[in-house]
Amino acid sequence: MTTDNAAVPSDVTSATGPTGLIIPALPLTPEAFAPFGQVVQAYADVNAVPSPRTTRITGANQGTAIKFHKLALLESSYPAGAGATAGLSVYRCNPIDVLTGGLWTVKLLERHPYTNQAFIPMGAGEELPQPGTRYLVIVALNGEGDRPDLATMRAFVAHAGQGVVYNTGLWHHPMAVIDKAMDFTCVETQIGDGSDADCEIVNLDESSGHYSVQLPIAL
Ligand SMILES: NC(=O)N[C@@H](O)C(=O)O
Repeated sequence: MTTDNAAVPSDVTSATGPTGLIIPALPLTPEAFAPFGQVVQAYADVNAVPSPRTTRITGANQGTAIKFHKLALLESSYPAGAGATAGLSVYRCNPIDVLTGGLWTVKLLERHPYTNQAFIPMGAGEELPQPGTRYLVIVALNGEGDRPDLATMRAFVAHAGQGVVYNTGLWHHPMAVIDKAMDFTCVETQIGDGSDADCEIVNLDESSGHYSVQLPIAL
């Protein structure tokens, strides 16, 4: 799945602060996230499903459920013989050190060249009785020199009813959970040998100041 950088709206306001460019963390919506991936969630009003309405919505489970079909498809393009397998993992993500309304510095981005990657919040349970309810989604498209195009960096605040799917090869920051720990199920294809084929990380150059994400005052 490829994305045209031009598809990323350039009208997002940003400011230059002491740490470099400041990017506002905006509410995660399928439309805003479309250049980067998909949002996995249900909708209280089935007519609220994002437009253009391409999601198939049906009753399920003998009428006791509503199914929002295939909000994202699983992708894998590992070379034959790479030994990659698709699976589900769980990440217990500790919160980042930031206050609501505060600035959080983006120092690295990663990508997965051969797979898209889903993170689905798992909610409360005996293992995590009071999980967090918000997490940051920080993304950027690929640019010159096969490195992140930082002009396309965007930040979103997702709530615990939203999962996120990063497009194959999309630059993104590792899960950044706000306030309290959260468990996520991660769906991806991996070899699992720690190679760049699975996950490539770039440390962002701080010569012109790190990019910072501005969290909203109210979450
Ligand atoms: N995305 C994220 O949080 N981490 C994974 O991609 C990983 O490879 O650890």
